[in-house]
Amino acid sequence: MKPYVYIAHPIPSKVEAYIAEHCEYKIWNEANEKIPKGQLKEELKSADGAILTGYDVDEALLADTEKLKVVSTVSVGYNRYDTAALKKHNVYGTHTPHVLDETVADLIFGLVLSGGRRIAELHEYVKGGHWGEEPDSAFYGYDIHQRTLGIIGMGRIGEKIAKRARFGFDMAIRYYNRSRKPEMEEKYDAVRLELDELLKQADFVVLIVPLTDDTYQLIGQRELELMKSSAVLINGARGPVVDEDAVVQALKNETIFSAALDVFEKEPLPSDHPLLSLRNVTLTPHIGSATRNTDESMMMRAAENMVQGAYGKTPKDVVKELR
Ligand SMILES: NC(=O)C1=CN([C@@H]2O[C@H](COP(=O)(O)OP(=O)(O)OC[C@H]3O[C@@H](n4cnc5c(N)ncnc54)[C@H](OP(=O)(O)O)[C@@H]3O)[C@@H](O)[C@H]2O)C=CC1
Ligand SMILES: O=CC(=O)O
Repeated sequence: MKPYVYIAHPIPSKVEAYIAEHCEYKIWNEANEKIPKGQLKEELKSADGAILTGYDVDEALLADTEKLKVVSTVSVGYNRYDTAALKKHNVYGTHTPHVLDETVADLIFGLVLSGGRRIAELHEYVKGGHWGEEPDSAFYGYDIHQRTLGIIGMGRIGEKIAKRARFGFDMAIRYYNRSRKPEMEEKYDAVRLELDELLKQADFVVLIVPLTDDTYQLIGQRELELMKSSAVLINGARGPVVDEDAVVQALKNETIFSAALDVFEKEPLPSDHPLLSLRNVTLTPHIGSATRNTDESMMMRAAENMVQGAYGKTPKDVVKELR
């Protein structure tokens, strides 16, 4: 008999065909509405596996899921997993590393460019019909090439950002990471620094660490004040890795030159959020990995992990706390 799995959001037809080959299944097909948590809990009671992107997978959800062996998220970040609860219920938690690295690095580099050269701000200016109202010098930003990039989180994606910066833009690479990465030092001339020193030296500071207890509000008012007044802060990690109020204040006071943010404390960003009224910020809707090319690869990887787990095998991408 095939195992039964539940998928809590729409998936591409190719991925559905793969799941259908191996499992009995049900899909929540509402793209603009999430399944209510109570209903999701009910659905999981009979499931052997599930794909649950964007849900808190915690004790409340996992209680009474006797059959459940695996949950997959279509993301590499898994800060919404309560790994202790997963362990307690003997459920594998999986994610989608590797397949999105280059795609996320592309977007982050777009944010670097926009933050330095004010692309988003100037786009608004031109579209608003204001071109010509001020001298060109009012729009000058900062060069990207041959300047210093500080990467906080030199992991899979951090490396791809370093590659673009070093070989595409001839930048000097500084990094702050829990462990030393001799390979990155060798390949990209990267220099490991303590956080405060990196913040003082970098022209562009990119955050691409996981959200954990240790990285929660890693960048707050004190850290922003260490940065150069010409520096750009790019957050591609998770919103709570920065103190958002402190970032708003630093942008208002021009403590830093600009910020470019893909992730936020509350997503979608509330319509009255102060970031929305600031000039010197580029905002994207948590879309680092989401392209027409990569979305399907991530979905397929999540489905493969789920199918492996539902059949009682160890899935390929179990998160490291549960290996
Ligand atoms: N905006 C978006 O759409 C996307 C955002 N992301 C975010 O990016 C994150 C990173 O992804 P990925 O590169 O694949 O992850 P990796 O695990 O490969 O890299 C994370 C790096 O962060 C380091 N790190 C972890 N904790 C700390 C800490 N407390 N202090 C210093 N360094 C630390 C790790 O160090 P060590 O090697 O020593 O463990 C590791 O090198 C994801 O968790 C996710 O939150 C990812 C994809 C898309
Ligand atoms: O934010 C996206 C991810 O893959 O993590």
